Amino acid sequence: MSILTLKGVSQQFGGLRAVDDVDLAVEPGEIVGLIGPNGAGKTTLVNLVTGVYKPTSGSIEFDGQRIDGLKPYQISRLGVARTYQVVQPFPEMTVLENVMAPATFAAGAKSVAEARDEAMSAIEFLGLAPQKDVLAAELTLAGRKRLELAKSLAMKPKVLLLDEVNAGLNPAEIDVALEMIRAIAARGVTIILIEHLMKVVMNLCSRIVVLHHGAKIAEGLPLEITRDERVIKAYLGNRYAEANPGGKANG
Ligand SMILES: Nc1ncnc2c1ncn2[C@@H]1O[C@H](COP(=O)(O)OP(=O)(O)OP(=O)(O)O)[C@@H](O)[C@H]1O
Repeated sequence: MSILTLKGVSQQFGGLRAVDDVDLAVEPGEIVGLIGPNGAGKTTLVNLVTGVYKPTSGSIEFDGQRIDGLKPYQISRLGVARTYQVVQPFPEMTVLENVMAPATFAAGAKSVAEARDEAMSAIEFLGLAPQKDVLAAELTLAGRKRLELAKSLAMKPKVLLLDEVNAGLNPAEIDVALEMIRAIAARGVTIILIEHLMKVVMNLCSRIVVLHHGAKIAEGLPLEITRDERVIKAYLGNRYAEANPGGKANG
């Protein structure tokens, strides 16, 4: 059974259909890439799954339960976590304190000691232990992105939506982030990855879904997607196809 199922999901903002009749089924343990041009509706889709918006139409099921219409805190307690495109730690709190907050509110730790243990386990898993007492404001961008991952892991998610966790990182930092995402998936967490860097998408994802003007225009294996004429036209462009002959249109 799919862990996450969207059926005919649309989101209208005034005259704009930001998400347009999207069907999507995500299987447990998958890493699914969600790609598309700026404004395609990727973040809005994440906001729909996490309860920031109630879809204008359609249904969303998580783990066999209808979740559209639930509040974000209810959805996160069920096991859906996310990271934000613009990371937003509490700057005057330490790394540990920042991670203890979601361990308490989303994962439902019953005591400060339990929240601390949960938070430390996420911090250690992501290699942030040496910085646990550092103020979030003092972290580099790569450190803040890692903190964002630790916060989402402390929620003990079954499904994790990663919104551009690699944006702004240098190539070495991206390689580290890739390994972390792989390690999170290896723990059995299902991942939906919004990402503009095709290197990351091609490396990590078993399946890719492409949005354009809110609608799903393609879905398939990474290599199939890079060969898809509609995807090349809407997003990848001929430059990508030419630089990656394996993914070139018409072979
Ligand atoms: N709360 C909102 N009210 C009105 N319009 C919105 C709102 N949120 C998003 N939009 C619009 O919906 C469309 C989809 O935006 P969205 O942020 O989901 O795209 P995206 O694919 O995540 O883009 P990017 O890659 O730039 O992050 C855009 O035209 C955006 O301006």
